[in-house]
Amino acid sequence: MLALGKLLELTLAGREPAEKTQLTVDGVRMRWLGEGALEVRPPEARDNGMDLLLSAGIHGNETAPIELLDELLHGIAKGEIKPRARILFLFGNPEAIRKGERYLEQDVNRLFNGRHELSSGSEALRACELERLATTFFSVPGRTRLHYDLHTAIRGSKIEQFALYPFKEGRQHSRRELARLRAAGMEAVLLQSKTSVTFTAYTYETLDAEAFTLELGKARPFGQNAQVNLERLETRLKQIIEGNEPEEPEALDGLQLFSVAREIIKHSDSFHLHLPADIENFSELSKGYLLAEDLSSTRWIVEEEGARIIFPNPKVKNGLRAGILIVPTTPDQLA
Ligand SMILES: O=C(O)CCC(=O)N[C@@H](CCC(=O)O)C(=O)O
Ligand SMILES: [Zn+2]
Repeated sequence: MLALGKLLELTLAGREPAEKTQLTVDGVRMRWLGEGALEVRPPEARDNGMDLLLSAGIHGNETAPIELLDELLHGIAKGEIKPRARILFLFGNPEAIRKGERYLEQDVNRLFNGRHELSSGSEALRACELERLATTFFSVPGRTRLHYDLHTAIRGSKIEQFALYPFKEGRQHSRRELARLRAAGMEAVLLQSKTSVTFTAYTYETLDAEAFTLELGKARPFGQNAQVNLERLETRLKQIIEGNEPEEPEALDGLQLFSVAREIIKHSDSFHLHLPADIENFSELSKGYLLAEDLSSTRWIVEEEGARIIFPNPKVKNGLRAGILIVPTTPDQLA
């Protein structure tokens, strides 16, 4: 296998490759762009106009998605996967991946859409670098832009694999992309209703890509991901890469849709979340339930019918999201 196929090994060792560009037997060009960043370019005659950004390890302890990207890259470097798409592989937070931590000082996934400019430290610099790499990658006009940012969650989930679809004023969510996610094994999609500071919010809002955060099960250390079944996602990603996705009706086929009712923001150290420590994502909360309390008698009481909680985390820094209250929705606003 070509040395550049070992991007993960290079990243874990904090090494720079001797050769920055290599060609596979099929004339696919692999180019190392910096730490944890590699571009794959098919020969011009095979290029189908798709620009695909695949990122993982924005949170360093979320290893199953990193292993999946590593496997895809090996397949390309060995000539077993024959890309027709141009691809950018990114490992988001190399230092945190090496340490097996979600982040070191700051959550990189709260520093996009310019937030890094208001901050300092290695993670702010990394967010800036990731924005630059994504901007350059998605700068060619007339091509299809697709970004999947792969994650695993801190806790177990009643719905194991799901996507979060960013929001931009005046832009409609795409039914075709939802059908593609369903085919990739996603069981639910959360349709966001306000702008955000995550990596996919940046590529969706600023770079005009279709972009999704994919949650793929529970976070575990490297080599302990046997319970995370990524077969359907892997198959679909290979098809997108090779440009041979089956033509499918745009059926959503049981895909559950949710919208955000409210984001729970932790304002102070007095924030208290009234949920069991082992509560699973998508757990239902009944109307009237006192979900959280904070400074100045702030109380978060569930008012919505059918409300569920995802990503509850009272340990986030003050000012950040400590959970999302979601409600079921219907697909009537899709493009
Ligand atoms: O399990 C958790 O509490 C967090 C899992 C995670 O990292 N989720 C992403 C979602 C990003 C988005 O809102 O699109 C995150 O919190 O960064
Ligand atoms: Zn994550």
